[in-house]
Amino acid sequence: MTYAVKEIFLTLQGEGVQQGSRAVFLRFAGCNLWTGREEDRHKAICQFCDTEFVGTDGVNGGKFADATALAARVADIWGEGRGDRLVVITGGEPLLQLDSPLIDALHAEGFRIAVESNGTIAAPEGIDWLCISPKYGSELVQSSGDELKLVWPQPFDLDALEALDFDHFLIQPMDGEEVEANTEAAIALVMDRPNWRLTLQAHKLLGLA
Ligand SMILES: C[S@@+](CC[C@H](N)C(=O)[O-])C[C@H]1O[C@@H](n2cnc3c(N)ncnc32)[C@H](O)[C@@H]1O
Ligand SMILES: Nc1nc2[nH]cc(C(=O)O)c2c(=O)[nH]1
Ligand code: SF4
Ligand SMILES: [Mg+2]
Repeated sequence: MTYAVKEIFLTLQGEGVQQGSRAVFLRFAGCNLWTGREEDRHKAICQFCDTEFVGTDGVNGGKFADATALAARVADIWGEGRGDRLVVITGGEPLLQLDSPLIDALHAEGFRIAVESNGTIAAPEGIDWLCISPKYGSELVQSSGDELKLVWPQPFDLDALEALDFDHFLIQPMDGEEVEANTEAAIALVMDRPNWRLTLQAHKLLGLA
């Protein structure tokens, strides 16, 4: 199949348990919870998105004709001889496009595959690290994975989320005008509920992509 890619870039994973790891970010275009147009934000299911994911005009973006070509481009951006390869597939919503041919092609290039998803679409087999970030008002279809990363505040029942099949439960303050208050609230939450850990968006603090 053809893949619509917004951008591909090399940086450090800024979020979650793998924060600080060198990674190629593969950002797919398009999402099922928001059109990505500012004029639609107020009526979107997910209204706090911090990302541009419309179109294929970003750095290394474009339409890729097949999985082999896309995986080769990701490998190129990682570079030769630099140890364990990690790709973080995000978006937009990456599970609208990630399929087993692309998983196989990235594995064939020697990558561990991490995915950032909103959990509304069942994940295909073969993902090495699955991060699910539920969005209130959407249906959580993928209720297992490696880390559940909850953007805070959202009116979720935390006991119900904690009962799901994840190895790590993370709280990430919602960026935007209220980020300071949201960070305070996230700290208070973790002080109250030690099963959860705070994760900050380190790339924003560091000025990385
Ligand atoms: C842009 S999303 C793309 C992946 C997928 N659509 C999702 O929502 O998980 C990447 C990550 O950023 C988080 N995120 C989006 N907007 C945010 C914001 N304003 N503050 C903090 N995290 C945010 C999402 O919850 C998700 O964990
Ligand atoms: N450095 C960096 N780390 C990230 N972790 C998750 C991101 C995302 O947008 O999915 C992201 C991102 O955009 N940049
Ligand atoms: S689900 Fe993810 S990509 Fe889609 S609008 Fe929300 S945060 Fe952005
Ligand atoms: Mg981001």
